[in-house]
Amino acid sequence: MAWIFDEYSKFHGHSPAVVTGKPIDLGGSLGRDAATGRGVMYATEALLAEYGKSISGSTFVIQGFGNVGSWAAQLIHEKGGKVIALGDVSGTIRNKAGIDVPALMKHRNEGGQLKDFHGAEVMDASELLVHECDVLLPCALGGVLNRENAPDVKAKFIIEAANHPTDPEADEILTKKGVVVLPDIYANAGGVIVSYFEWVQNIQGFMWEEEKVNMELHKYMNSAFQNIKAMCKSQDCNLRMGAFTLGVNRVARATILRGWEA
Ligand SMILES: NC(=O)C1=CN([C@@H]2O[C@H](COP(=O)(O)OP(=O)(O)OC[C@H]3O[C@@H](n4cnc5c(N)ncnc54)[C@H](OP(=O)(O)O)[C@@H]3O)[C@@H](O)[C@H]2O)C=CC1
Ligand SMILES: O=C(O)CCC(=O)C(=O)O
Repeated sequence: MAWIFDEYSKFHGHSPAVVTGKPIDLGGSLGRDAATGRGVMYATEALLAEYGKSISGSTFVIQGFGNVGSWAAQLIHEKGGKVIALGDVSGTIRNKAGIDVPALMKHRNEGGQLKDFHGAEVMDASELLVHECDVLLPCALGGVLNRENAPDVKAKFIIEAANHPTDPEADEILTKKGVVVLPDIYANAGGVIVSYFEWVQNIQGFMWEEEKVNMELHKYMNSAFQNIKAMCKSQDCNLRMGAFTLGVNRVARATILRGWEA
């Protein structure tokens, strides 16, 4: 991103707003690194509150411990959530009493692999997505929930932190089972929201403090959830359909307002 910004600026003058995801020293936004995981945490909080539950006291299973998964795990742990199983390519681990996420981060940052972490036992990777838990967070790949494993999912809530982790067949199976799926289009939007904040800061020529970035992100995630919820209520549909309907309606409304007829 730094190179793209630099090349573009050579031809058009200093243009930091031309691309987002830049290093902080070149006009990137504070809070962008954690933004997707933080947005996932805010989305989870909003969804659970709807069901009279909270992160604290709930159990979580997380697939993927990269940017999204590791930030989501840390922030959920900070909020009192119990991460009971977690996996990446190097291994899959579990601890019924809750994994000490800061200790696991330290282990990983020192070059250790998940399977060698002393605070948990190694488990079979194929059991991760169907492990007993309140909330399942796929934070790795698309298509991991499919017709093969969806019937065995035990989570009550799935937060789609990765892009399209649930394929359409699995979506149908999970809905029939009563599993609540929070769609990726909303759940993992924290990254693109803070990229938007980066653009806003660049065109303002003013850098926000991280606290402001996080506070604005919280506001956006909460109000988006309320809007999706209202759409689901008025259309009697699930969260994925509610989120899509909201998005498509906004584009349609803007198109008509600009003078284009449907
Ligand atoms: N980063 C962002 O801002 C955003 C990301 N997303 C989506 O979130 C998902 C994750 O992105 P991000 O965290 O940035 O990516 P990273 O590359 O940082 O992390 C991916 C993680 O998934 C793990 N992984 C890969 N394959 C498997 C597998 N077969 N089983 C278990 N774990 C696996 C990787 O393990 P290992 O480290 O061992 O390779 C790694 O821990 C993607 O779908 C991405 O599109 C969506 C919105 C924004
Ligand atoms: O950084 C961004 O602007 C968006 C990132 C994102 O949505 C993704 O990686 O899927």
